[in-house]
Amino acid sequence: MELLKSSLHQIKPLYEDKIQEAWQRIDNLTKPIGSLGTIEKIAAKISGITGNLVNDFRKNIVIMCADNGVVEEGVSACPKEITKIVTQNFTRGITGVCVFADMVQADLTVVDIGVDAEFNNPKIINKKIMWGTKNMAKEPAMEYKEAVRAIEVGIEIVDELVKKGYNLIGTGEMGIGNTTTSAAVLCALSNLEAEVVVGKGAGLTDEQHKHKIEVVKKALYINRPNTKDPIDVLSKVGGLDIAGLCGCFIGAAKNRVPIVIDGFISSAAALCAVRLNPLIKDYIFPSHLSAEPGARYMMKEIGLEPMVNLNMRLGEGSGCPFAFFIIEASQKMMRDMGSFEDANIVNDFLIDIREEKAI
Ligand SMILES: O=C(O)c1ccc[n+]([C@@H]2O[C@H](COP(=O)([O-])O)[C@@H](O)[C@H]2O)c1
Ligand SMILES: Cc1cc2nc[nH]c2cc1C
Repeated sequence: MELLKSSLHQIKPLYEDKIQEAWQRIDNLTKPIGSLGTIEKIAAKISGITGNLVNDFRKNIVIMCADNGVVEEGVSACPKEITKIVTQNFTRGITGVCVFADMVQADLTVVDIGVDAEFNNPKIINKKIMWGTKNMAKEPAMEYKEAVRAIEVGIEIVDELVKKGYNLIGTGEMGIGNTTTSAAVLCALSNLEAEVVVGKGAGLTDEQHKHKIEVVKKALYINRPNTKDPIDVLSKVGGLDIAGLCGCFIGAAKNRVPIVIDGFISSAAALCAVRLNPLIKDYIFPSHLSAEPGARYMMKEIGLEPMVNLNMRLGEGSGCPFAFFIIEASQKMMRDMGSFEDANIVNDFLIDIREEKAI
């Protein structure tokens, strides 16, 4: 609990003066004011996080892998063994996140935080807390102290990555059943009904989808999570993967490092982190809008907008490389675009436009 407490206390607001300085530079670049839209906002936010107007990023996607006891209720189209198989495949370079991460030179950190299988693979970091959670439709998924430990694993992983020189983090996960736990976490932390936020995950029939809604309702009913305490929510109706990623968001904010959300599950983790300390929101960049129906509500609860909508719903962190590309574009803009002082051809015209706008 000490690491979690001290980390939450160490988180500071963004550097407002650096944000102002960034906007001065952005508005002085050779373009109409605001014309690079979200790229400009990203650049300013990054400056507020790191304190630098221009940043070189070393990128890493943390993939938290864990099993979920609730799968025995028939809430997923996939057998739970897929968790183990895909976790192994992350180390073979063949999954979705592997190939996209390769495009932008991002490294992967694969963490076994609770898979119900043993790995003999040096590329999988063993931080196993339990061999999968318990079935939340019957009892709490885990104990409070196990949720705290899982969060601390995430903090430790990011602390280590920052020590190694990584300064842009992505979040991914693998865990059959984790769209059920994520939906339950969202319901508990909002006023939303299960009907609105439960989706078909990796793929369900309409009939199975209805059953999944009932399972989420039952889990919330029997566990009665304390909606004011995200750790209680995580322990009762969450998962080890979500808790571990929640720790990654805390760790990133503590270390003043930007961190990217992938899909529905990693946004559930981000929501828990933001509820633990609202300052964390300013360190987070959502990548895409997951096709899972609850994703848009998750974004609303966090209070952020995703950069793109690609109708993706793979998880794994597969959306993070696209956000990395856009974030790096914002740094390219800050580094390489000319300022009005440099651009003498259109100078007078653009300055006129800027002055008109100012009036
Ligand atoms: O992140 C998302 O938006 C997302 C949406 C649907 C499914 N997934 C992935 O699919 C798995 C969970 O699906 P399910 O149906 O078993 O809950 C898990 O391994 C996730 O990585 C991920
Ligand atoms: C193949 C497969 C890959 C995945 N990656 C994340 N969730 C997944 C679910 C399946 C079924």
